[in-house]
Amino acid sequence: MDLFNQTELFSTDEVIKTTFDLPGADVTLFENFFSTKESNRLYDSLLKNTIWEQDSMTIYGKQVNLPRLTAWYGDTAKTVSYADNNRKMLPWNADLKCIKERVEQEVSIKFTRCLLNYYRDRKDSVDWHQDYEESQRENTVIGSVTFGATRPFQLKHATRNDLKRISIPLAHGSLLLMQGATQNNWKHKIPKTSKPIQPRINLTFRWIK
Ligand SMILES: O=C(O)CCC(=O)C(=O)O
Ligand SMILES: [Fe+2]
Repeated sequence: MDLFNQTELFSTDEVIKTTFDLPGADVTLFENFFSTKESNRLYDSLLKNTIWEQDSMTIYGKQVNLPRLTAWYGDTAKTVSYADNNRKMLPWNADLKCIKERVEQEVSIKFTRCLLNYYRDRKDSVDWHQDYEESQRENTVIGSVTFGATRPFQLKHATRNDLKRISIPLAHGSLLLMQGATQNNWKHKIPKTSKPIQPRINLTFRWIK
């Protein structure tokens, strides 16, 4: 796919690491964590080989489709409850294993599952939320990898409105690590965009027994 090649003219494949100074959060961005060449290959392969599902949720008594497609992969065939759906996790494939191992070189844990999100167009999004169940949020690690279009990843504090929101552009081949108490204290979202945008795939690697 050539969609994301245009940026190659302007960017190098040098990894750029940025740490964000947010109270009660530990958030680090690695731009170009995967090279443009690797990212193009992985985007194509994940798009084609992932078993994408359309999940739904109940809003005011009505069943509505989530504004994105999703897939769960992991160590075991455990059932995951997500929105109003129960899904059996699928076994890791070669691409996912390779991405997972690369991310694990930056953290002290081995991930046990991964949620993939496919944002097909500008109308696909994910609303404000915190990852993990409330009882599991202490000292968590989320490794978030993006392939495809750049979308802004917005963060706001869960209880303090004196703190500014921030927006981190997550580009093709980037890795965002959220650690420590980030999920306890901060919510995040990917908004819809007003302008047409190319598709985007995001993978969030998680650790749950
Ligand atoms: O697409 C993203 O960057 C974030 C996805 C997300 O927050 C989630 O799946 O929990
Ligand atoms: Fe999330």
